[in-house]
Amino acid sequence: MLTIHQLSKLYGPTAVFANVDLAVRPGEFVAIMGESGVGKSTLLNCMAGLDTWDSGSVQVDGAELSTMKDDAKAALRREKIGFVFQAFHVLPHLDVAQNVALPLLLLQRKDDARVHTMLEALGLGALGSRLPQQLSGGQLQRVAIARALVHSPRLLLADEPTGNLDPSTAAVVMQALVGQCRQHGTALVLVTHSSAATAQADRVLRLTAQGMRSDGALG
Ligand SMILES: Nc1ncnc2c1ncn2[C@@H]1O[C@H](COP(=O)(O)OP(=O)(O)OP(=O)(O)O)[C@@H](O)[C@H]1O
Repeated sequence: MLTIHQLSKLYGPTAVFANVDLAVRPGEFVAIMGESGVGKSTLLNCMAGLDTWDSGSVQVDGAELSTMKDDAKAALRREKIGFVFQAFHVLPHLDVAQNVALPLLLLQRKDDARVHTMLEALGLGALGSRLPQQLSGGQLQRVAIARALVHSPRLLLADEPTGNLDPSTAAVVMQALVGQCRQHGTALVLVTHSSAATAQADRVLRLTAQGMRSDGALG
């Protein structure tokens, strides 16, 4: 589903990371940990073709990102990738249902029934017409998860999705995130500092300046 080979990224003369190898199978849940500043968010952006790199390759569902033009990468992202960020990034002037519907509209696949199904699946059924400012942090992140998965992407990239949440809300949100990915066969790459968030991962990896290493195989 996602294959990264010998990926290296520099800022000026300084390597952020080097020689990163990673292969994520369809439906697999891989958690990536690592010290602050080691390049986890940068690596996630490379996986989505949102950032550039200096050597190595990134393939998403067989497509090599380094040789693709920007509009082709944007189309691949819209079709095959979902994102969840620490800061939610829910659009403030759209209600909950409209936020969740957005990826389908961008794909010209308007589908109210699908939006309804996702809202119900994430416990947001009664909140569809609320504006984001009327929601709690945990509810906002569940909106972001519903939006990230509404178009059934093959790959979900999540950057510290529980970083702004208290531990019990974080557990509920992680349960929703992992449950939905498992149910839909979506591969999940999760960047996190939280060992609680990695508990259900198939593999936990650690990004270091020298590359990626296993942090203990869990299955
Ligand atoms: N535009 C830039 N120019 C120079 N250095 C940058 C730039 N953007 C990011 N960096 C550096 O790249 C490194 C990787 O940043 P990144 O945010 O990917 O790390 P991270 O592992 O996700 O950190 P954290 O866990 O704190 O979120 C950091 O040391 C950062 O200072």
